Amino acid sequence: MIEVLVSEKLVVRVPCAVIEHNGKVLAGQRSAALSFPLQWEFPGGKLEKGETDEQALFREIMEELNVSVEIIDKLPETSKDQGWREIVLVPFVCKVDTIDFILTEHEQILWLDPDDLPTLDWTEADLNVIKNYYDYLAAKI
Ligand SMILES: Nc1nc2c([nH]c(=O)n2[C@H]2C[C@H](O)[C@@H](COP(=O)(O)OP(=O)(O)OP(=O)(O)O)O2)c(=O)[nH]1
Repeated sequence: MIEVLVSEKLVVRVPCAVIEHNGKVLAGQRSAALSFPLQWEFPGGKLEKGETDEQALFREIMEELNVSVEIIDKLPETSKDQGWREIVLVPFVCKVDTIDFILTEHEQILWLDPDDLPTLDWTEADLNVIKNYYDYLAAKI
């Protein structure tokens, strides 16, 4: 008899925020001490047990930037296969009442014109998020 070992892949759901303010978009640089060191991302993080995507988003943004975000729209989910796990990014277009952030995790943040987003070194999964964000902006015109 031939045994086939089918290993289940860990699927990590990561809600993240494409934060818009005055026509610019927020990019966050990951800490040198974390995975994907010094690469750029949209703030957010992994879902905790029992949380919805939205609850995790609000918690993570409060933890990382010390602000509340308001969700405007949802972008398509994108995934990145890392072999041992799959990261599923769940991006939300968001706005904030204040940009007086307190950074607790990021090396730095930048506000960029949407057109300038590709100038940064994003994590691979984010390249699709940016593409989908462009489609979203184009559909709004
Ligand atoms: N928040 C966020 N995470 C992203 C993006 N793109 C991307 O690949 N990721 C990855 C990095 C992390 O592996 C995971 C988010 O988990 P996390 O924010 O809790 O970060 P972490 O360094 O503690 O996670 P880990 O890789 O050590 O498991 O998703 C993005 O745009 N935003």
